[in-house]
Amino acid sequence: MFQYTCLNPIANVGLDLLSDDYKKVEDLKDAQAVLVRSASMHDLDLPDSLEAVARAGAGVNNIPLDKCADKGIVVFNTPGANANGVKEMVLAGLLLASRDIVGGIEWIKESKDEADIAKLAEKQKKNYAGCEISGKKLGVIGLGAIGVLVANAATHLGMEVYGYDPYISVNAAWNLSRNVKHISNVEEIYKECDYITVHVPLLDSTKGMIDKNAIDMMKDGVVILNFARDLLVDEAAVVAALADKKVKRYVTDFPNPTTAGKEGVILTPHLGASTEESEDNCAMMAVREIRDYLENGNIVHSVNYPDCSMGGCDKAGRVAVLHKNSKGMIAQYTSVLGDADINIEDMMNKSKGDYAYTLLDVDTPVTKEVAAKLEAIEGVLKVRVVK
Ligand SMILES: NC(=O)c1ccc[n+]([C@@H]2O[C@H](COP(=O)([O-])OP(=O)(O)OC[C@H]3O[C@@H](n4cnc5c(N)ncnc54)[C@H](O)[C@@H]3O)[C@@H](O)[C@H]2O)c1
Ligand SMILES: O=C(O)[C@H](O)COP(=O)(O)O
Repeated sequence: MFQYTCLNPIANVGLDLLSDDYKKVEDLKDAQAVLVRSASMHDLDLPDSLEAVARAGAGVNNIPLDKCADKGIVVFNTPGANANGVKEMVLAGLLLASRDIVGGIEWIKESKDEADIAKLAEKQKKNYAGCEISGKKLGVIGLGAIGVLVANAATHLGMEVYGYDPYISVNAAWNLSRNVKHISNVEEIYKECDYITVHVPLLDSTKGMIDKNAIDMMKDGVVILNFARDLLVDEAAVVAALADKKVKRYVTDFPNPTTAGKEGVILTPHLGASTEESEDNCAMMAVREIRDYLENGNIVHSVNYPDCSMGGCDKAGRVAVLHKNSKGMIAQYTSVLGDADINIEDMMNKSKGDYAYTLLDVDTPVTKEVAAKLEAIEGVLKVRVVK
Protein backbone atom coordinates (compact mmCIF):
# COMPACT_ATOMS: atom_id res chain seq x y z
CA MET A 1 0.00 0.00 0.00
CA PHE A 2 1.30 3.46 -0.97
CA GLN A 3 0.07 6.59 0.77
CA TYR A 4 -0.14 9.93 -1.02
CA THR A 5 -1.37 13.42 -0.30
CA CYS A 6 -2.47 16.31 -2.51
CA LEU A 7 -1.31 19.82 -1.58
CA ASN A 8 -3.63 21.30 -4.24
CA PRO A 9 -6.76 19.92 -5.89
CA ILE A 10 -5.68 17.45 -8.58
CA ALA A 11 -8.01 16.49 -11.44
CA ASN A 12 -9.97 13.31 -10.76
CA VAL A 13 -9.11 11.86 -14.15
CA GLY A 14 -5.53 11.63 -12.83
CA LEU A 15 -6.36 10.36 -9.35
CA ASP A 16 -8.58 7.71 -10.96
CA LEU A 17 -5.39 6.19 -12.43
CA LEU A 18 -4.27 5.21 -8.93
CA SER A 19 -5.00 1.57 -8.14
CA ASP A 20 -6.43 0.13 -4.93
CA ASP A 21 -2.84 0.00 -3.68
CA TYR A 22 -2.96 3.76 -3.15
CA LYS A 23 -4.53 5.49 -0.17
CA LYS A 24 -5.04 9.22 0.13
CA VAL A 25 -3.91 10.74 3.44
CA GLU A 26 -4.46 14.29 4.66
CA ASP A 27 -1.19 14.68 6.55
CA LEU A 28 2.08 15.09 4.67
CA LYS A 29 3.93 13.29 7.46
CA ASP A 30 2.16 10.03 6.50
CA ALA A 31 2.78 10.31 2.76
CA GLN A 32 5.20 8.56 0.43
CA ALA A 33 4.11 10.70 -2.49
CA VAL A 34 2.91 14.26 -2.94
CA LEU A 35 0.86 15.67 -5.80
CA VAL A 36 1.10 19.46 -5.99
CA ARG A 37 0.43 22.42 -8.27
CA SER A 38 1.56 25.86 -7.08
CA ALA A 39 1.44 25.36 -3.30
CA SER A 40 4.77 26.36 -1.80
CA MET A 41 6.69 23.48 -0.24
CA HIS A 42 9.68 25.56 0.82
CA ASP A 43 8.71 25.82 4.49
CA LEU A 44 7.32 22.33 4.92
CA ASP A 45 8.98 19.65 7.04
CA LEU A 46 9.56 16.81 4.64
CA PRO A 47 9.07 13.46 6.38
CA ASP A 48 11.55 10.59 5.98
CA SER A 49 8.70 8.54 4.51
CA LEU A 50 8.46 10.85 1.48
CA GLU A 51 9.80 9.25 -1.73
CA ALA A 52 8.43 11.42 -4.53
CA VAL A 53 6.82 14.75 -5.37
CA ALA A 54 4.99 15.26 -8.65
CA ARG A 55 4.31 18.82 -9.74
CA ALA A 56 1.20 18.68 -11.94
CA GLY A 57 2.52 21.50 -14.10
CA ALA A 58 5.76 22.97 -15.39
CA GLY A 59 7.26 25.47 -12.95
CA VAL A 60 9.00 23.95 -9.92
CA ASN A 61 10.10 27.13 -8.13
CA ASN A 62 7.60 26.28 -5.36
CA ILE A 63 9.56 23.13 -4.47
CA PRO A 64 12.95 22.95 -2.67
CA LEU A 65 14.65 20.78 -5.29
CA ASP A 66 18.07 20.38 -3.66
CA LYS A 67 16.61 19.80 -0.20
CA CYS A 68 14.45 17.06 -1.72
CA ALA A 69 17.40 15.56 -3.60
CA ASP A 70 19.49 15.48 -0.42
CA LYS A 71 16.72 13.57 1.31
CA GLY A 72 16.43 11.13 -1.62
CA ILE A 73 13.07 12.55 -2.71
CA VAL A 74 12.59 12.53 -6.47
CA VAL A 75 10.73 15.56 -7.85
CA PHE A 76 8.86 15.26 -11.15
CA ASN A 77 7.04 17.78 -13.33
CA THR A 78 4.81 17.31 -16.37
CA PRO A 79 6.61 18.92 -19.32
CA GLY A 80 4.32 20.17 -22.05
CA ALA A 81 1.10 18.97 -20.41
CA ASN A 82 -0.28 22.49 -19.98
CA ALA A 83 1.59 24.19 -22.84
CA ASN A 84 -1.40 24.58 -25.12
CA GLY A 85 -3.44 26.18 -22.35
CA VAL A 86 -0.73 28.78 -21.81
CA LYS A 87 -0.26 29.34 -25.56
CA GLU A 88 -3.94 30.23 -25.87
CA MET A 89 -3.66 32.73 -22.99
CA VAL A 90 -0.64 34.36 -24.63
CA LEU A 91 -2.55 34.72 -27.90
CA ALA A 92 -5.39 36.34 -25.95
CA GLY A 93 -2.82 38.60 -24.26
CA LEU A 94 -1.46 39.76 -27.63
CA LEU A 95 -4.95 40.79 -28.70
CA LEU A 96 -5.95 42.35 -25.36
CA ALA A 97 -2.81 44.49 -25.48
CA SER A 98 -3.39 45.66 -29.04
CA ARG A 99 -6.82 47.26 -28.72
CA ASP A 100 -8.26 48.33 -25.38
CA ILE A 101 -10.80 45.51 -25.46
CA VAL A 102 -11.05 45.39 -21.65
CA GLY A 103 -11.55 49.19 -21.41
CA GLY A 104 -14.23 49.02 -24.11
CA ILE A 105 -16.10 46.24 -22.31
CA GLU A 106 -15.88 48.18 -19.04
CA TRP A 107 -17.31 51.27 -20.77
CA ILE A 108 -20.26 49.23 -22.06
CA LYS A 109 -20.93 47.92 -18.53
CA GLU A 110 -20.88 51.45 -17.11
CA SER A 111 -23.13 52.76 -19.90
CA LYS A 112 -25.60 49.89 -19.98
CA ASP A 113 -28.54 52.08 -18.93
CA GLU A 114 -27.95 54.75 -21.58
CA ALA A 115 -30.89 54.72 -24.01
CA ASP A 116 -28.68 55.87 -26.90
CA ILE A 117 -25.86 53.43 -26.09
CA ALA A 118 -25.50 52.43 -29.75
CA LYS A 119 -24.94 56.02 -30.83
CA LEU A 120 -22.64 56.74 -27.88
CA ALA A 121 -20.58 53.66 -28.70
CA GLU A 122 -19.85 54.97 -32.17
CA LYS A 123 -18.46 58.15 -30.59
CA GLN A 124 -16.56 56.34 -27.85
CA LYS A 125 -14.90 53.63 -29.90
CA LYS A 126 -11.91 55.77 -30.88
CA ASN A 127 -10.86 55.66 -27.20
CA TYR A 128 -10.42 51.90 -27.39
CA ALA A 129 -8.92 51.60 -30.86
CA GLY A 130 -5.48 50.13 -31.42
CA CYS A 131 -3.42 48.14 -33.87
CA GLU A 132 -3.41 44.70 -35.45
CA ILE A 133 -0.84 42.07 -34.57
CA SER A 134 -0.43 40.88 -38.16
CA GLY A 135 2.81 42.21 -39.58
CA LYS A 136 4.25 43.06 -36.15
CA LYS A 137 7.41 41.55 -34.72
CA LEU A 138 7.07 39.14 -31.80
CA GLY A 139 10.11 38.09 -29.76
CA VAL A 140 9.82 34.78 -27.92
CA ILE A 141 12.38 34.29 -25.15
CA GLY A 142 12.56 30.62 -24.19
CA LEU A 143 11.66 28.05 -26.81
CA GLY A 144 10.50 25.14 -24.69
CA ALA A 145 7.09 23.50 -24.67
CA ILE A 146 5.19 26.81 -24.45
CA GLY A 147 7.54 29.11 -26.36
CA VAL A 148 7.54 26.85 -29.43
CA LEU A 149 3.72 26.69 -29.53
CA VAL A 150 3.45 30.47 -29.12
CA ALA A 151 6.07 31.14 -31.79
CA ASN A 152 4.50 28.76 -34.30
CA ALA A 153 0.96 30.03 -33.69
CA ALA A 154 2.07 33.65 -34.07
CA THR A 155 3.54 32.92 -37.51
CA HIS A 156 0.07 31.74 -38.57
CA LEU A 157 -1.39 35.04 -37.35
CA GLY A 158 0.90 36.93 -39.73
CA MET A 159 3.49 37.98 -37.15
CA GLU A 160 7.19 38.09 -37.86
CA VAL A 161 8.56 35.89 -35.07
CA TYR A 162 12.01 36.06 -33.51
CA GLY A 163 12.98 33.18 -31.20
CA TYR A 164 15.76 33.07 -28.59
CA ASP A 165 16.85 30.07 -26.51
CA PRO A 166 20.54 29.27 -26.10
CA TYR A 167 19.66 25.90 -24.52
CA ILE A 168 16.92 24.79 -26.91
CA SER A 169 16.33 21.02 -26.83
CA VAL A 170 16.61 18.95 -29.98
CA ASN A 171 12.93 18.09 -29.71
CA ALA A 172 11.89 21.75 -29.43
CA ALA A 173 14.12 22.66 -32.37
CA TRP A 174 12.43 19.96 -34.46
CA ASN A 175 9.01 21.35 -33.58
CA LEU A 176 9.84 25.00 -34.23
CA SER A 177 8.47 26.45 -37.45
CA ARG A 178 11.14 27.27 -40.01
CA ASN A 179 9.44 30.67 -40.28
CA VAL A 180 10.73 31.62 -36.83
CA LYS A 181 13.91 33.67 -37.07
CA HIS A 182 16.64 32.21 -34.87
CA ILE A 183 18.16 34.90 -32.65
CA SER A 184 21.46 34.26 -30.88
CA ASN A 185 21.69 37.54 -28.97
CA VAL A 186 18.62 38.44 -26.92
CA GLU A 187 19.40 42.14 -27.36
CA GLU A 188 18.24 41.82 -30.96
CA ILE A 189 14.80 40.89 -29.62
CA TYR A 190 14.82 43.83 -27.22
CA LYS A 191 15.76 46.27 -29.99
CA GLU A 192 13.60 44.96 -32.84
CA CYS A 193 10.36 43.54 -31.46
CA ASP A 194 6.97 45.17 -30.96
CA TYR A 195 5.82 42.40 -28.62
CA ILE A 196 8.10 40.38 -26.32
CA THR A 197 6.92 37.26 -24.51
CA VAL A 198 8.93 35.37 -21.89
CA HIS A 199 8.76 31.58 -21.49
CA VAL A 200 11.74 30.58 -19.36
CA PRO A 201 11.77 28.85 -15.95
CA LEU A 202 12.44 30.94 -12.84
CA LEU A 203 16.05 30.12 -11.90
CA ASP A 204 18.84 32.09 -10.27
CA SER A 205 20.13 32.69 -13.81
CA THR A 206 16.82 34.03 -15.16
CA LYS A 207 15.54 36.01 -12.16
CA GLY A 208 15.11 39.66 -13.14
CA MET A 209 16.28 39.04 -16.71
CA ILE A 210 13.87 41.68 -18.04
CA ASP A 211 15.39 44.58 -16.11
CA LYS A 212 15.60 48.34 -16.67
CA ASN A 213 18.61 47.87 -18.90
CA ALA A 214 16.65 45.48 -21.15
CA ILE A 215 13.60 47.78 -21.17
CA ASP A 216 15.74 50.77 -22.14
CA MET A 217 16.86 48.86 -25.23
CA MET A 218 13.28 48.16 -26.29
CA LYS A 219 11.26 50.05 -28.88
CA ASP A 220 8.96 52.81 -27.67
CA GLY A 221 5.46 51.39 -27.26
CA VAL A 222 6.62 47.80 -26.79
CA VAL A 223 4.24 45.25 -25.26
CA ILE A 224 5.74 42.81 -22.73
CA LEU A 225 3.93 39.57 -21.96
CA ASN A 226 4.80 37.47 -18.93
CA PHE A 227 3.04 34.15 -18.53
CA ALA A 228 6.11 32.53 -16.96
CA ARG A 229 6.81 33.98 -13.46
CA ASP A 230 6.66 37.53 -12.07
CA LEU A 231 10.19 37.45 -10.62
CA LEU A 232 11.64 37.09 -14.13
CA VAL A 233 10.81 40.74 -14.67
CA ASP A 234 11.83 43.84 -12.71
CA GLU A 235 8.20 44.90 -12.44
CA ALA A 236 8.94 48.19 -10.68
CA ALA A 237 10.96 49.14 -13.76
CA VAL A 238 8.09 48.05 -16.01
CA VAL A 239 5.55 50.13 -14.07
CA ALA A 240 7.84 53.16 -14.37
CA ALA A 241 8.26 52.49 -18.11
CA LEU A 242 4.46 52.26 -18.49
CA ALA A 243 4.09 55.66 -16.83
CA ASP A 244 6.69 57.07 -19.27
CA LYS A 245 4.81 55.49 -22.23
CA LYS A 246 7.99 53.59 -23.09
CA VAL A 247 6.04 50.36 -22.59
CA LYS A 248 2.51 50.29 -24.02
CA ARG A 249 1.17 47.36 -22.02
CA TYR A 250 2.45 44.75 -19.57
CA VAL A 251 0.39 41.58 -19.76
CA THR A 252 1.02 39.25 -16.85
CA ASP A 253 -0.54 36.19 -15.23
CA PHE A 254 0.92 36.85 -11.75
CA PRO A 255 -0.88 39.47 -9.66
CA ASN A 256 1.12 41.17 -6.91
CA PRO A 257 1.08 44.57 -5.19
CA THR A 258 3.62 46.04 -7.64
CA THR A 259 1.42 45.51 -10.69
CA ALA A 260 -2.18 45.13 -9.49
CA GLY A 261 -4.32 48.09 -10.53
CA LYS A 262 -1.47 49.89 -12.32
CA GLU A 263 -2.20 51.83 -15.51
CA GLY A 264 -1.27 49.78 -18.58
CA VAL A 265 -1.04 46.46 -16.76
CA ILE A 266 -3.34 43.68 -17.94
CA LEU A 267 -3.47 41.09 -15.20
CA THR A 268 -5.00 37.64 -15.06
CA PRO A 269 -5.14 35.47 -11.92
CA HIS A 270 -2.57 32.80 -12.89
CA LEU A 271 -4.94 31.31 -15.44
CA GLY A 272 -2.40 29.91 -17.91
CA ALA A 273 -2.90 26.26 -17.03
CA SER A 274 -6.44 26.57 -15.71
CA THR A 275 -8.26 24.71 -18.44
CA GLU A 276 -9.99 21.38 -18.10
CA GLU A 277 -7.64 19.93 -20.69
CA SER A 278 -4.41 21.16 -19.10
CA GLU A 279 -5.50 20.16 -15.61
CA ASP A 280 -6.42 16.68 -16.84
CA ASN A 281 -3.19 16.27 -18.84
CA CYS A 282 -1.03 17.38 -15.93
CA ALA A 283 -2.83 15.20 -13.39
CA MET A 284 -2.60 12.09 -15.57
CA MET A 285 1.07 12.59 -16.35
CA ALA A 286 1.93 13.32 -12.71
CA VAL A 287 0.13 10.21 -11.46
CA ARG A 288 1.76 7.99 -14.09
CA GLU A 289 5.19 9.32 -13.11
CA ILE A 290 4.54 8.66 -9.41
CA ARG A 291 3.27 5.14 -10.10
CA ASP A 292 6.19 4.23 -12.33
CA TYR A 293 8.60 5.45 -9.67
CA LEU A 294 6.97 3.88 -6.62
CA GLU A 295 6.12 0.58 -8.32
CA ASN A 296 9.07 0.11 -10.68
CA GLY A 297 11.74 2.53 -9.50
CA ASN A 298 11.74 4.21 -12.92
CA ILE A 299 12.42 7.94 -13.11
CA VAL A 300 10.86 9.80 -16.04
CA HIS A 301 10.63 13.63 -16.14
CA SER A 302 12.45 14.33 -12.92
CA VAL A 303 13.83 17.81 -12.29
CA ASN A 304 16.28 16.91 -9.51
CA TYR A 305 17.39 13.37 -10.40
CA PRO A 306 18.39 11.91 -13.75
CA ASP A 307 15.82 10.10 -15.82
CA CYS A 308 16.53 6.37 -15.51
CA SER A 309 14.11 3.69 -16.64
CA MET A 310 14.44 -0.08 -17.01
CA GLY A 311 10.74 -0.84 -17.60
CA GLY A 312 9.05 -3.49 -15.47
CA CYS A 313 11.18 -5.88 -13.43
CA ASP A 314 11.12 -9.51 -14.57
CA LYS A 315 14.00 -10.55 -12.30
CA ALA A 316 13.73 -11.77 -8.69
CA GLY A 317 14.46 -8.39 -7.19
CA ARG A 318 15.11 -4.72 -7.92
CA VAL A 319 16.84 -2.20 -5.72
CA ALA A 320 17.22 1.53 -6.34
CA VAL A 321 20.02 3.63 -4.91
CA LEU A 322 19.80 7.43 -4.80
CA HIS A 323 23.25 8.84 -4.27
CA LYS A 324 25.66 11.68 -4.73
CA ASN A 325 27.35 11.80 -8.11
CA SER A 326 30.74 10.68 -6.74
CA LYS A 327 33.50 8.36 -7.92
CA GLY A 328 33.57 4.68 -6.97
CA MET A 329 29.94 4.28 -5.89
CA ILE A 330 29.01 1.38 -8.14
CA ALA A 331 32.06 -0.64 -7.16
CA GLN A 332 30.89 -0.40 -3.55
CA TYR A 333 27.34 -1.57 -4.43
CA THR A 334 28.64 -4.57 -6.35
CA SER A 335 30.91 -5.41 -3.46
CA VAL A 336 28.03 -5.30 -0.90
CA LEU A 337 25.78 -7.36 -3.17
CA GLY A 338 28.57 -9.82 -4.03
CA ASP A 339 29.35 -10.35 -0.32
CA ALA A 340 25.64 -11.15 0.18
CA ASP A 341 25.84 -13.70 -2.68
CA ILE A 342 23.48 -11.63 -4.80
CA ASN A 343 24.11 -11.51 -8.53
CA ILE A 344 23.34 -8.36 -10.54
CA GLU A 345 21.42 -9.35 -13.67
CA ASP A 346 20.85 -5.92 -15.11
CA MET A 347 21.65 -2.38 -14.07
CA MET A 348 21.49 1.27 -15.08
CA ASN A 349 23.31 4.27 -13.63
CA LYS A 350 22.59 7.86 -14.55
CA SER A 351 23.68 11.19 -13.15
CA LYS A 352 22.38 14.76 -13.20
CA GLY A 353 24.50 17.49 -11.63
CA ASP A 354 25.39 16.54 -8.06
CA TYR A 355 23.00 13.58 -7.91
CA ALA A 356 22.89 10.10 -9.40
CA TYR A 357 20.60 7.10 -9.51
CA THR A 358 21.39 3.43 -9.85
CA LEU A 359 18.81 0.73 -10.55
CA LEU A 360 19.91 -2.87 -10.04
CA ASP A 361 17.95 -5.98 -11.03
CA VAL A 362 19.17 -8.92 -8.97
CA ASP A 363 18.73 -12.71 -8.84
CA THR A 364 17.74 -12.68 -5.15
CA PRO A 365 15.60 -10.04 -3.41
CA VAL A 366 17.67 -7.61 -1.36
CA THR A 367 17.03 -8.04 2.37
CA LYS A 368 16.65 -5.20 4.87
CA GLU A 369 20.15 -6.00 6.20
CA VAL A 370 21.74 -5.74 2.76
CA ALA A 371 19.78 -2.55 2.01
CA ALA A 372 21.08 -1.09 5.29
CA LYS A 373 24.66 -1.90 4.21
CA LEU A 374 24.09 -0.12 0.90
CA GLU A 375 22.59 2.87 2.71
CA ALA A 376 25.60 3.06 5.03
CA ILE A 377 27.95 3.77 2.11
CA GLU A 378 29.12 7.39 2.19
CA GLY A 379 27.32 9.41 -0.47
CA VAL A 380 24.23 7.17 -0.54
CA LEU A 381 21.12 9.25 0.18
CA LYS A 382 18.43 6.60 0.08
CA VAL A 383 17.97 2.94 -0.86
CA ARG A 384 14.61 1.60 -2.03
CA VAL A 385 13.91 -2.10 -2.33
CA VAL A 386 11.44 -1.90 -5.20
CA LYS A 387 10.87 -5.68 -5.57
N1 LIG B 1 1.04 30.92 -16.46
C1 LIG B 1 0.97 29.63 -16.25
O1 LIG B 1 -0.02 29.12 -15.78
C2 LIG B 1 2.12 28.76 -16.62
C3 LIG B 1 1.89 27.45 -17.07
C4 LIG B 1 2.96 26.66 -17.42
C5 LIG B 1 4.25 27.14 -17.28
N2 LIG B 1 4.45 28.39 -16.81
C6 LIG B 1 5.82 28.92 -16.66
O2 LIG B 1 6.42 28.88 -17.93
C7 LIG B 1 7.73 28.34 -17.81
C8 LIG B 1 8.10 27.65 -19.11
O3 LIG B 1 7.27 26.53 -19.28
P1 LIG B 1 7.58 25.45 -20.42
O4 LIG B 1 6.60 24.36 -20.23
O5 LIG B 1 7.73 26.09 -21.76
O6 LIG B 1 9.01 24.95 -19.92
P2 LIG B 1 10.17 24.26 -20.77
O7 LIG B 1 11.12 23.70 -19.78
O8 LIG B 1 9.61 23.36 -21.79
O9 LIG B 1 10.86 25.48 -21.54
C9 LIG B 1 11.68 26.44 -20.94
C10 LIG B 1 12.69 26.87 -21.96
O10 LIG B 1 13.42 27.99 -21.44
C11 LIG B 1 14.73 27.89 -21.94
N3 LIG B 1 15.64 28.76 -21.19
C12 LIG B 1 16.18 28.55 -19.96
N4 LIG B 1 16.95 29.61 -19.62
C13 LIG B 1 16.87 30.49 -20.65
C14 LIG B 1 17.43 31.77 -20.89
N5 LIG B 1 18.22 32.36 -20.00
N6 LIG B 1 17.14 32.39 -22.07
C15 LIG B 1 16.34 31.81 -22.97
N7 LIG B 1 15.79 30.59 -22.82
C16 LIG B 1 16.05 29.95 -21.66
C17 LIG B 1 15.06 26.41 -21.83
O11 LIG B 1 16.13 26.05 -22.69
C18 LIG B 1 13.74 25.79 -22.28
O12 LIG B 1 13.75 25.53 -23.67
C19 LIG B 1 7.64 27.40 -16.61
O13 LIG B 1 8.89 27.20 -15.99
C20 LIG B 1 6.67 28.11 -15.70
O14 LIG B 1 7.37 28.99 -14.85
C21 LIG B 1 3.43 29.21 -16.47
O1 LIG C 1 4.13 26.25 -13.94
C1 LIG C 1 2.99 25.92 -14.22
O2 LIG C 1 2.69 24.80 -14.67
C2 LIG C 1 1.91 26.95 -14.12
O3 LIG C 1 2.32 28.11 -13.50
C3 LIG C 1 0.58 26.44 -13.67
O4 LIG C 1 0.44 26.51 -12.28
P1 LIG C 1 -0.90 25.91 -11.63
O5 LIG C 1 -0.83 24.43 -11.83
O6 LIG C 1 -0.85 26.31 -10.21
O7 LIG C 1 -2.04 26.52 -12.37
